[in-house]
Amino acid sequence: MLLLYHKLLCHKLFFPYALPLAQPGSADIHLCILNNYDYNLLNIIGQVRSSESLVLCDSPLVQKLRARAAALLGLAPQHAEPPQLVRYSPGQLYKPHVDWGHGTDASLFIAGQRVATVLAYLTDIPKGCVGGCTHFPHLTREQPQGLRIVPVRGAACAWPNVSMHGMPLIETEHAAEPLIVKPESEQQEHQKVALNLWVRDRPVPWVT
Ligand SMILES: O=C(O)CCC(=O)C(=O)O
Ligand SMILES: [Fe+2]
Repeated sequence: MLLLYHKLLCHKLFFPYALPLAQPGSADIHLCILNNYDYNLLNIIGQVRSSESLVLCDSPLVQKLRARAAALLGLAPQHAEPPQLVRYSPGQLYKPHVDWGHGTDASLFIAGQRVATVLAYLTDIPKGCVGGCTHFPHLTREQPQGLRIVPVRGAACAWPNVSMHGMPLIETEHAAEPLIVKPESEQQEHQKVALNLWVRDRPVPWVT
């Protein structure tokens, strides 16, 4: 499996557009919602994730993001789902999971599998925090604890979720480790924000 991590990937492709979504201070995401975006706030506390997420409504910005994610795979913009912002406050996490859809997922019949994930980091790990990495426990070739990607503002990683033959890849299982504030931290705001762009096998007909 090829996991692509590039500091400039996001910089060149996404960052100039996505940056306003992660302005520090004043409840940035909610500001976006109020100003421009409809939202879908999920917070399945104590289950798989405790982070907040929201799917961005269609807009010229969203169209650019989708087009650029799909273009990474040589596909038309409609193959990218509407982007999903994820936000973690201290203690929040996303337990190990895969991004590909299971057999019961009705969206598979509509747009096919999520063939690839592009995950763009819109913040660094906040000052005064540890944790918050994206952890791939099965990518263990050299490191027994798997592979950890440290979020860097402006960086992105991308990986396939299925094989060339469309078979789900279990080794893509990954988690967002909890963001932990160091006791000595004097910082007030601690947030990790990232943007998921999932690219589908077929065009995505739904809009948000
Ligand atoms: O925030 C991360 O590091 C990973 C997010 C993720 O895996 C997801 O939202 O599906
Ligand atoms: Fe994920």
